[in-house]
Amino acid sequence: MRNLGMLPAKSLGQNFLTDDALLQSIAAAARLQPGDRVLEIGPGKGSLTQQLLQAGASVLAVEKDARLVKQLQSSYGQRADFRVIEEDFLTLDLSQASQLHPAKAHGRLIAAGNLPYYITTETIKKLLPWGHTFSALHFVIQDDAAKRLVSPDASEVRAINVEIDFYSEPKYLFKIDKARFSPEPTVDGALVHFELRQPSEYLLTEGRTSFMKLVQHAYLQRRKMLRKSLESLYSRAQLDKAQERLGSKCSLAARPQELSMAHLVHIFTVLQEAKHSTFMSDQS
Ligand SMILES: C[S@@+](CC[C@H](N)C(=O)[O-])C[C@H]1O[C@@H](n2cnc3c(N)ncnc32)[C@H](O)[C@@H]1O
Repeated sequence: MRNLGMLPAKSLGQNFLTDDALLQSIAAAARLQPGDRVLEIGPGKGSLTQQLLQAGASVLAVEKDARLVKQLQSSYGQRADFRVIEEDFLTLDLSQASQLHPAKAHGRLIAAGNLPYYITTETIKKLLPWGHTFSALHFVIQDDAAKRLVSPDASEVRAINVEIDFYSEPKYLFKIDKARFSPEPTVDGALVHFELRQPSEYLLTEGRTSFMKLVQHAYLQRRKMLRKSLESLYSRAQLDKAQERLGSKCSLAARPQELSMAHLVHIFTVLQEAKHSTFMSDQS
């Protein structure tokens, strides 16, 4: 940006990567095949974009900073395999991602980018349920966030970790020293990869929004018994009914971190049945 007489915008998380060898390894780790499509979030000056294009992918880039959009247009705007739109990724309608993409080919669609740190969690949460459209997420994020999201210590597990494991197989690929960014941020970065599950692989075919709500409630009060945390979502009668049906392994007396994903899903299913049957008996 300095070469254009512009200062990086701190508020937009503008810490750029300039080392071609590093950018090449980031692109290579995505294992792109010619014909694959990338939705790049926060392309900045286009340094990662260049490597993605070189790997044979076509790129739809979403950039919030109008100054950078202009720069990207003049660098890559002539290419048939590149398109940039000026937009906040958080408000982008993902159902349009395929239509807006310069390539209508049928390769994999991957979301990638050196993410501005302030939208990391929201970006990942937004994309996780899109396994029907996206194959994988491939992001540079802050190193501490990468560890918390991909391999948290038992005491650090939060609702977002359950959501990540439900929708994807996460991997921490490698650390990126903060000195490799310009301007240098206060913390190191890391490359993470989330291979998204196809909807046919989900442990629940319906009710996923309600399941995630249950998980949120359970982890908001992670030291409390599940039964206590779920009192605002289910009536006492529904909780009693569900407890009767659950085996001792899946008791509502457990704390969320004591339960596997399969147990949580089982508890949710039994609770939904209890909700439905108390609703039906109220109607009759
Ligand atoms: C960490 S920089 C990465 C730039 C470039 N990819 C690189 O590696 O050098 C983050 C980029 O995201 C852009 N950005 C910030 N917030 C955004 C948002 N909500 N939606 C889209 N782009 C955003 C910034 O303007 C910046 O270009």
